[in-house]
Amino acid sequence: MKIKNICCIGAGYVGGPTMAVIAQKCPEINVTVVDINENRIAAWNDQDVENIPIYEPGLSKIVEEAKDRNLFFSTDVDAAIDKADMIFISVNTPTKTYGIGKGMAADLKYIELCARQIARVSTTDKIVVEKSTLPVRTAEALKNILDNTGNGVNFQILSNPEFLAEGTAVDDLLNPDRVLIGGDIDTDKGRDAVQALVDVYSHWVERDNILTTNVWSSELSKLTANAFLAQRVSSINAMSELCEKTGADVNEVAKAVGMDSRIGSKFLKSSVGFGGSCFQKDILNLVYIAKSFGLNEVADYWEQVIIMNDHQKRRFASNIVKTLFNTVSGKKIALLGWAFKKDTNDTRESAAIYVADYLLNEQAEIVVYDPKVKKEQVYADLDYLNSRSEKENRQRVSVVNDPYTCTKDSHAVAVMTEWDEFKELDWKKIYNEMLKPAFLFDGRRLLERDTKEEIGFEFYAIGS
Ligand SMILES: NC(=O)C1=CN([C@@H]2O[C@H](COP(=O)(O)OP(=O)(O)OC[C@H]3O[C@@H](n4cnc5c(N)ncnc54)[C@H](O)[C@@H]3O)[C@@H](O)[C@H]2O)C=CC1
Ligand SMILES: O=C(O)[C@H]1O[C@H](OP(=O)(O)OP(=O)(O)OC[C@H]2O[C@@H](n3ccc(=O)[nH]c3=O)[C@H](O)[C@@H]2O)[C@H](O)[C@@H](O)[C@@H]1O
Repeated sequence: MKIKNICCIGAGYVGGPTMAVIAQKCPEINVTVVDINENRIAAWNDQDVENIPIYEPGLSKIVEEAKDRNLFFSTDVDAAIDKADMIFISVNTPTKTYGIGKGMAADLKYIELCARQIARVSTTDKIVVEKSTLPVRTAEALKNILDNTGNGVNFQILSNPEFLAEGTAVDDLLNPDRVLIGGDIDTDKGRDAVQALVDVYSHWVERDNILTTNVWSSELSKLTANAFLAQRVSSINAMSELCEKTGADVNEVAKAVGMDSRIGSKFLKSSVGFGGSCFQKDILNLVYIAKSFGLNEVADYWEQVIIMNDHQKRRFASNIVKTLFNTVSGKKIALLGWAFKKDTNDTRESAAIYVADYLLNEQAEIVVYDPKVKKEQVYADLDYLNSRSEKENRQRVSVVNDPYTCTKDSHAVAVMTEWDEFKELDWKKIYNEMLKPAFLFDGRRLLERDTKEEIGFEFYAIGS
């Protein structure tokens, strides 16, 4: 079957970029991205394409090309569902904050609401695609809801997890290592549905890079990929602590082990800890699933990746306190970067939030500069932790628009995000305007030690 109309529920970091690329590459398919968040949809529809709600290099150009041609953003979810032959569900699946599985399991309430809405509205057959990251066997629950509350139409369910990373979303979508499609390959209708989605991606992805599997393998592969990736970061971060004690340098160790082709060089960059909306959530979900099958050793193995990551964030913050003569009370600490990685305005689970919180608990004054993160977001992130009153967060944390205002008169500067522009700053000027001794903590291994020490900084970098 040929797909003519696609609907995507969820206009977030995945739904927005993914659908923009599908629309750009498949001009004959109408793509409508819907969301209940009116502000988000309004921002996608802003006349000035630079105001789209997600910052991703290259994205605004693609949106500009496809928008109002065959790419549409709307809050009319029912209408888009009704019209579509294929519906992607790309809503958030955060960690549960209540009830059974609190703090571990994925909260599937948004997914279930989508399924019920699709069932209620649909009057023609639909292919429903799980784009969100979901626990293995979620498709079974979706099918159950769709078949039992629907209008007798046929629903085929596919799993098509997304592997894009923020900051490189457009490139990842245009040149994916692989596209994974799980479907009911034992039935004709299931195979047809898989083929329909293969045909969409075949517009720009080599057929050999489009992998088809059964639904459960596809669902579990996504959790596995994120767990493996995060595990590499925790592994190198574990070594970074040992490097600091032994005189080894974690960059040299990473290079040496990464040149072994069985290990590979990517994703071995030591840091203040991984952030982002997914690694922690997906691993906790994996741990929960393993525990629910009684696989305690499997659960403990993966949980250690999170324990190590929490340790790394805490260790970085406590090292700042220790180095500043065991107290940061009343001292001004400048944080360069708040996003969880460079080239994104996303701050979810960013290490900077936890480091700031730790330092605030030690009564530090925090000043933040990030080229893409808005002031309100910084406060919202801190407020969410509930460590102190909202008023106090605003009294003790300031967010500024300029790196030199951020670092001026500070006791210490900490690089939290690896934004390229931080490498190019006038570090001599920063040094001159700081209190002495001028402490510089590099949580990203972004800066060169020699030049900074020459200027006069007391320089500390993760893993050396
Ligand atoms: N952020 C990322 O880089 C990646 C995320 N994922 C997965 O993709 C899924 C979505 O993630 P993000 O796009 O980051 O989330 P997001 O929070 O940016 O976007 C989700 C959107 O869904 C909307 N939504 C929720 N319920 C809705 C409903 N019933 N009807 C209409 N809209 C609804 C929300 O308003 C929100 O705008 C998650 O499962 C995540 O694990 C997968 C790969 C990469
Ligand atoms: O499911 C998801 O949400 C996505 O999660 C990650 O993508 P993302 O979180 O956007 O970004 P990453 O590049 O993976 O970085 C995650 C965190 O790890 C950190 N990191 C990454 C790599 C590294 O070597 N060292 C390191 O500290 C980053 O700074 C960042 O805080 C995966 O890379 C994507 O494949 C996946 O689709």
